[in-house]
Amino acid sequence: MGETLLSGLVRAGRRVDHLLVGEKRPERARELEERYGVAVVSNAEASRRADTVAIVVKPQDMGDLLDEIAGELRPGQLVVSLAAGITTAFIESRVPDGVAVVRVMPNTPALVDEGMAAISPGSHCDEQHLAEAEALMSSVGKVVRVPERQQDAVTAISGSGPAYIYFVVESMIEAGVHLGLPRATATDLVVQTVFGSATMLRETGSHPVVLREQVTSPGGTTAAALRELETHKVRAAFLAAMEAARDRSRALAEGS
Ligand SMILES: NC(=O)C1=CN([C@@H]2O[C@H](COP(=O)(O)OP(=O)(O)OC[C@H]3O[C@@H](n4cnc5c(N)ncnc54)[C@H](O)[C@@H]3O)[C@@H](O)[C@H]2O)C=CC1
Ligand SMILES: O=C(O)[C@@H]1CCC=N1
Repeated sequence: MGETLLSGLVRAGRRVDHLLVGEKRPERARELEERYGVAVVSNAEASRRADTVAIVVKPQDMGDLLDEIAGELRPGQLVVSLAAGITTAFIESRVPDGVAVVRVMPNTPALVDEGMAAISPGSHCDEQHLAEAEALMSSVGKVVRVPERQQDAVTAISGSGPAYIYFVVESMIEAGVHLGLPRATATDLVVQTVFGSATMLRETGSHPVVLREQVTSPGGTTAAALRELETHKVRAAFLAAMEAARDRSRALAEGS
């Protein structure tokens, strides 16, 4: 996710000499330096020199990282966390008083500038800090502001969301193969169908139920398929899956 954000910032025209990267694995650091021409420095140096510090490590690594950089941070500086589950209160309790913290939940389509990010301010954030975090994430897609109490649900819906869509795509391709289509043909059909359907949702602004009804002829093929999806409780499965993701996001905050 860190590289996705870095590549988006570069594509959006941010000067590479205005960016600093901290990465603990040397081979990965070299790869990022070669690919983007960006300077990879210690976490301490990056935190000392930057106005905005974006943290993109696993939630379980967050405590150690904050212990490492806390001494370098100063009041007024902005820390933007992209880690699932980690609250602004957790970060604020480990950095000097007055450091502004913004919690972000991004997603991987940011890699093609079609990301969806939700941002929430911590307790020392002013409008300028929030606008800076918004500008950072707008370089790779759409941004909404949400109250922090909604972030675990956001994580379950749009943070993890791309994986559910890929799972559906994978299942439809497999079904196409079972029905006798060549895999390449099935893949083309499914990918374009998902792309076209998403574009219709965005461009018409119509409710998905309305768009679904337009496809569903009385006594036709779609109705036959949808009845099977209901029989197999696919809607209930989606609800249970996203509740599990929301609960996992909450648990990450407790360090598990
Ligand atoms: N992958 C996804 O779809 C999304 C991930 N996120 C969040 O982004 C964060 C990162 O996730 P991924 O990119 O999937 O993980 P990742 O494991 O691919 O990347 C983390 C990177 O941080 C480096 N790292 C770890 N500890 C470090 C330290 N102390 N100093 C410097 N570098 C360090 C690792 O070497 C690695 O390159 C997580 O908190 C996750 O919750 C949020 C939304 C979506
Ligand atoms: O699976 C995860 O924990 C991360 C957060 C959202 C998407 N990937």
